Amino acid sequence: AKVARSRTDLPPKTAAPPPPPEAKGAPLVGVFPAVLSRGLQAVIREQHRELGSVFTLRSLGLAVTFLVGPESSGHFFHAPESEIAIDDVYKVTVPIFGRGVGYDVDLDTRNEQHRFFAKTLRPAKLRRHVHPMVHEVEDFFGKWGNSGVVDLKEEVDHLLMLIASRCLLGKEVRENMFDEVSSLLHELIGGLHLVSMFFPYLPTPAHRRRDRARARLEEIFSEIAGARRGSGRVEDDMLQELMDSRYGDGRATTGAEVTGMLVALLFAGQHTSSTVTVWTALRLLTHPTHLHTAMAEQEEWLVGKEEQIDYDVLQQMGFLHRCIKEAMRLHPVTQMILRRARRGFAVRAKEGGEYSVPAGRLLASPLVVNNLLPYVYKDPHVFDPDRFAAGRAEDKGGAGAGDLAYVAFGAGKHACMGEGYAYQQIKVILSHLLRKFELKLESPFPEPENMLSMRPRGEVMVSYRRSE
Ligand code: HEM
Repeated sequence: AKVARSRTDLPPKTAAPPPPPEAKGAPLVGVFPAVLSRGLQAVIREQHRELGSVFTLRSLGLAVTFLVGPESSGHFFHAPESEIAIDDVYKVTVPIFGRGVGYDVDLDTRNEQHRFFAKTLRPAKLRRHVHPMVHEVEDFFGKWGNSGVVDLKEEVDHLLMLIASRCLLGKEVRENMFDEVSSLLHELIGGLHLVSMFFPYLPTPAHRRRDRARARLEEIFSEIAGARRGSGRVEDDMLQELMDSRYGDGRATTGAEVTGMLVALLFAGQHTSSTVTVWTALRLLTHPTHLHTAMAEQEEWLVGKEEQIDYDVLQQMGFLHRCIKEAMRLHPVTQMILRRARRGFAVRAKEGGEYSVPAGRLLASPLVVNNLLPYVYKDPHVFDPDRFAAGRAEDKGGAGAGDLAYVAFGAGKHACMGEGYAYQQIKVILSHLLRKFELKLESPFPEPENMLSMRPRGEVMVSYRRSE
C-alpha cells in the first residue's frame, strides 16, 4: 500500500541563494532619476559602495545585475555561449555590418569568421603593417607647419582612417576613393542612435542613409575583390586576407561577407584606438615627469635612427606601452561590457554572500568601477604607468584574479582580437609626436563625452612646435 510521505520525509532541499541586493528607487522609474541627475557612473559607484560587488539596478522596467571586480566576474567572462549570451546585446550591429556576418549568423559560422579575424590580426601579420603605418604617420605630420594649434581629436581620427584605409581596406581605397569610403563609413556608423538600440529598422533618415551607405560599400569592395581576382593581383592588406579566407567546408567568403567583416573591424578598432591615443596624449601632457620619461625612451630607441623602426622596436617601448595601458585604465573605451544570462546561475560576491541570478537577466561588468578598485590598484585615481611594471604588476590583481583584474580589452571568450594592432598603431603615432614635436595642451582637461561614449568631450586643442 502506498504510504503518503509527510513533508519531513522528503530529502532536505538546499535553499537557493537569494537574489542580488537591489538599489532603492522610485516605483516604475527605479534609479532613472538618480542616473539623470548624477550620471550613470556615479550611481554605479555609489551602489557598489553600498551593496557590494553583486547588485541589481532597475530602471524603467529594465533590470541589470552588475558584477564588479575579478572575484565576481569569472562566469560572466568565461562561461560558454549556452550559459552567457553575447549575441543579444550586439544584435544592434546587424544592419551596420550587414547580413551574413557577426551577430546575424549562427554560432559556428561566427566562430569561423572570428578565426579569419584572428588569422589576420596575429603578430606575423601585424609586422607587415608597421611600415605602411609609419609611412602614413610621417606623411600626415609632415604636412603640419613648424608650429600651430590643432584639435588633436580630429587629427588623430583622420590619421587613423588613413592608416585603416591602407592596412585594412587596401590601396585602391587609399589611393582613389578615400573621401568617398570615409564618408560612407561615417554615415554607416552615424546611423547608430539610441533609437536604433530598440528599433534598428525604423525608417528614420539616419537609418536610410546607413542602409544606402552599407549597400554602396558592398558594391565597392565586391568590385575591388573582383578586380584583384580577375588580374591575379595579391595585396598585403586585411581585405586580401578576408577575401582569401575559406570556411571549414572549403567555401570562399562572398563580397557581402568581406564587406561586413571589414566594417566590423573598423567598428571595433577606429573610435577605440582614436579615443585611447588622445587620452594617452592628454595624460602625458598633464604629467611632465612621465612625459620626460616617455621622451627619453624614444631617444634611446629611435632618435637619429628612425629608419630602424619596426615591430620589435615598437615592442621594446615598454614605458610608452604602460602609459597607453594606464590611460585605458582611467579612460576605458566603454563604461561597461554587457551580456545576457541564458541560464540562471549563482555568483559569490567579494564580500562573501552568494546570490542567484535568474535566466534572461541583463548583466554588466562596469569597467569604470573595475578599473578603479583600490584593492587592485594603489591610489587608483593617479596616472601611474609604472603600476604595470615588473615587480608591481597591479594588472595581475594578486592570487585568484586570473585574467580579470585588467579588462580594458575585455577578457575570456570575447577578449579583444585587435589588441596588438591597436597598440601598434597608437605607438607609431605617439612615438612620432614625442620625437618630432613639443606639444602643449591649450584647452581644459576634458570630461568624457556622455553616457554612451567615453571619448574626450569637445575639442582637444593642442599647440605644437617642431623639435629642434
Ligand atoms: C585601444 C583600442 C581598443 C580597445 C580598448 C578595444 C576594446 C575591446 C573590448 C573591451 C572588447 C570586448 C567587448 C565585449 O566583450 O563585449 C573588444 C572586442 C573586440 N575587438 Fe577590440 N578594442 C580596441 C581595438 C581593436 C582593434 C584595432 C580591432 C581590430 C582591428 C579590434 C577588434 C576586436 C574584435 C574583433 C572584438 C570581438 C571579439 C569577440 O567578440 O570575440 N579591437 N575590444
